[in-house]
Amino acid sequence: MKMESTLKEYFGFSTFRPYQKEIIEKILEGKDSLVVMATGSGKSLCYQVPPLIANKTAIVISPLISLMQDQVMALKQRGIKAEHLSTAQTNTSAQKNAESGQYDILYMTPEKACFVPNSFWSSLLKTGICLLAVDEAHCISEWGHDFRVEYKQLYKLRDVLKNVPFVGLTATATEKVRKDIIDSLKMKDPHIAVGSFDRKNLYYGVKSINRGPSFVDELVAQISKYVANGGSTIVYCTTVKDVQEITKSLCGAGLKAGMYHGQMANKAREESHRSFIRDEVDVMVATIAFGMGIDKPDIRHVIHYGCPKSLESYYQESGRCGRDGIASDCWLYFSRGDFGKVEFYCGEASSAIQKNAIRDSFMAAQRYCMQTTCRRKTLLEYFGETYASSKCGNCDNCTNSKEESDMSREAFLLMGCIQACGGYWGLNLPIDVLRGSRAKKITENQFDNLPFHGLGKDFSVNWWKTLGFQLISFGYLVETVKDTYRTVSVSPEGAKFLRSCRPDHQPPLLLPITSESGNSGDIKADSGHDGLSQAEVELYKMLLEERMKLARSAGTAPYAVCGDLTLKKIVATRPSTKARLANIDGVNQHLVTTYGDHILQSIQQLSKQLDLSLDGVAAIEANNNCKAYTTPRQPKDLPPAKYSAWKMWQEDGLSPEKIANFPGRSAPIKVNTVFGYVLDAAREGCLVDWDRLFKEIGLTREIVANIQTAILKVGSKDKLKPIKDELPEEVDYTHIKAWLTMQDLGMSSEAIPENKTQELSEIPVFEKDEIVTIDDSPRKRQKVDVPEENNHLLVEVNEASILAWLQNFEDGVSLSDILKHFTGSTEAEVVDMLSCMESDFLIYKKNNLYKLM
Ligand SMILES: Nc1ncnc2c1ncn2[C@@H]1O[C@H](COP(=O)(O)OP(=O)(O)OP(=O)(O)O)[C@@H](O)[C@H]1O
Repeated sequence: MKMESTLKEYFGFSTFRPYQKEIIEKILEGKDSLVVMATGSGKSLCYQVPPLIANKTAIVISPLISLMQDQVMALKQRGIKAEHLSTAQTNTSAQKNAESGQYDILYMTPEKACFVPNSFWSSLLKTGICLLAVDEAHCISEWGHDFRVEYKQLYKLRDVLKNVPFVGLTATATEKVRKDIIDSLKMKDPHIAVGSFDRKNLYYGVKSINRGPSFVDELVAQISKYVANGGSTIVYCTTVKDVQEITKSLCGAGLKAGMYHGQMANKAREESHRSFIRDEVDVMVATIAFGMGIDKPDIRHVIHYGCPKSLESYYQESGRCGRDGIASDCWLYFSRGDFGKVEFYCGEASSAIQKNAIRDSFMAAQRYCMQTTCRRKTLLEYFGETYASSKCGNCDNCTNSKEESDMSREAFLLMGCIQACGGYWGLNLPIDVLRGSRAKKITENQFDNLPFHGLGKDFSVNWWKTLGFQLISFGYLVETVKDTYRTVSVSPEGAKFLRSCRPDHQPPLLLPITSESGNSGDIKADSGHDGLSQAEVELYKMLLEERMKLARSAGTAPYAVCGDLTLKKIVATRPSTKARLANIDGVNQHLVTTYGDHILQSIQQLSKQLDLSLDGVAAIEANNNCKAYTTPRQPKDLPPAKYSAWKMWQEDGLSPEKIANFPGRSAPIKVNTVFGYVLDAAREGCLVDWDRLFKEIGLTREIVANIQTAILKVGSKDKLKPIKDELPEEVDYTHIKAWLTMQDLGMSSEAIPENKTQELSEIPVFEKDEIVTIDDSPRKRQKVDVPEENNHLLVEVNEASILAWLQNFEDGVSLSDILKHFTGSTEAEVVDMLSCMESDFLIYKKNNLYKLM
């Protein structure tokens, strides 16, 4: 639980990616680990989360200063205390601060880590080091493709940092290299995690070209389109001359392009790198010197102009694309002349064996250029991974087929929807209806009540448009242009097809498969803004501008403020409150507190301009954790604070603790107050998930029976205190209020699920006096008549139950007393929960007693 909440708080993500959680757990257990996972798979998170949980510093060894600087910049934008120590560090107190444990994450070059005095380590060890990570760990091995002699010295740290777990991380490591890393770092029985090398979001394409001005013009035109869609592009050239020429052509066409190659002075290269990272240039034209130090997640296109020298380097360079998981593409343009360079590359070899190795690698790259079968399969199998299918559906050879496919169901949906909408709109509106939009135009015309509404969510807007154009060209739909308006309606041919369809059966309708309509791949190449309507794309572009402004004023990179995928999810959902913003996958707490107001204001203003409703249906499918929202009106008599708490609880699914401590509040409120608000909202007619409420407040039929008895005794339910005084202290005001609300709404206690044996642990216990005795506790206990079977019920620990229980003990409670009470949970679970609550500032510990904040 702590791991997930840390992930959300600092990184904004709701779930871990494969391997991440298990690696983090092993590190927290103190185990050495070797992590071999593809570029962009999320290795960094494995060493960034433990320090936030363990409250100790993580040391990260990284080969390049620019890489460290970029990572520190991005971490600071997440509210994480990070710094780097290297020759480039201008902050003279950084080392002193580091030594006293002031950073969560401290980056160091290998040289710095090896030559810093032992006193530095011993001071830092006193405050706590939770791990030492060696990033790009393949640099340790002479068998690796990027051996660095300084990495070989890192073993020396093992003696200094005896009980600190060492973690090696790399994206490329053969068996031999892995063994080298383990031996070299003197790892003890390490946990080894090897992930797949498949970069599913990358589209691979290859084109044979004739070098010359006409190709360069074509390339410039292509890149102009990319730039118009947002995101960055890298063009890798094989020579410095090509770099200069392509850059000149791009700049000549008015594009913002920078260049990077080995013949440039260091300062000019650094400046070039910086402006690319900060989106001051959209395109970087470079030789492979522009390499390992690129940590930019939103590179949408990597183009190779010329055949690369090996398949290994092609995988690495193209792998810089789409690290944020958004569909991105890698194009390789080669000319036959490139193949003659083999002897040139072999000239770098110092032995015949090396010469052969270089020749083999180059031949593999050549074969990749020429092949007509699945490129992904070739790439993965080259690195020893089995790819079961013969077609990935996301490379040019898999998508450029001229086969036909039966599109009867999809054609039925689109044509049926066009007809149901009246046949006097363009293609966009019926497509939005199919995709479940609740835009104003749709709800005003009540198209959201059509049976087609939401049935086409599985395909992107572009996908449906391509099908629409095909149906127009095959005569099933007709397009009419009047003045500047285009409308699309069903033709007599289309109507005939529709008449022969039933909702559960349509006659076959074969259409040629295009790269868009091919439905074998989840992520389509070149899809740009998959899943967003035209107006949403506009909004996205406007928000990109806003993000740029925010980044400029904060002196950071736009991607560090908020990633592209997160921004797309924000655009698709258009949240109106901070709670809804916070609930979007990828939005972290720092973003909400620092930029939340600005973002919400921009969304509100720009959406109005574009006629987009707020709190709409999230239509982004990639990593989709967004929820579809309904937006009932706020009841007249319900104050905004109560309405917003209800919305967070009922619609956004936030926990009561999160709502109580929501960063947007001037001061936290009590968890029970949150429940009170939800109950007030229920009285005003707002929908409430009662089952969830019963569970969270621990309301059982037995408690209700007790409350009913107490009400009878008091003779009135106007005042809660006399009722409460008649009840055991485990029954709190929230229980009473909930039952009274239920009664007023005409609900009976039967609405509460019956206690079943397996659910007993969820039911708060009514203990007899003699069962719980808190040393020297002044509290007065009342004797209650409890049905016999309840005496053996186990109390399970959760935030709400601890909070409610601790309210009884002003002077605090010891751990052993807490364990005595929460008999339904293990000691580890209780301790874990207490430490989570301590770090969430809900409780604190003094003189070994836990108390409420
Ligand atoms: N659990 C997660 N959910 C969603 N996105 C994630 C998650 N973990 C990481 N990411 C995102 O994936 C992208 C790549 O992550 P990261 O930089 O850690 O990759 P990496 O494996 O270290 O790549 P490289 O080998 O290039 O350094 C980042 O944009 C990161 O925010």
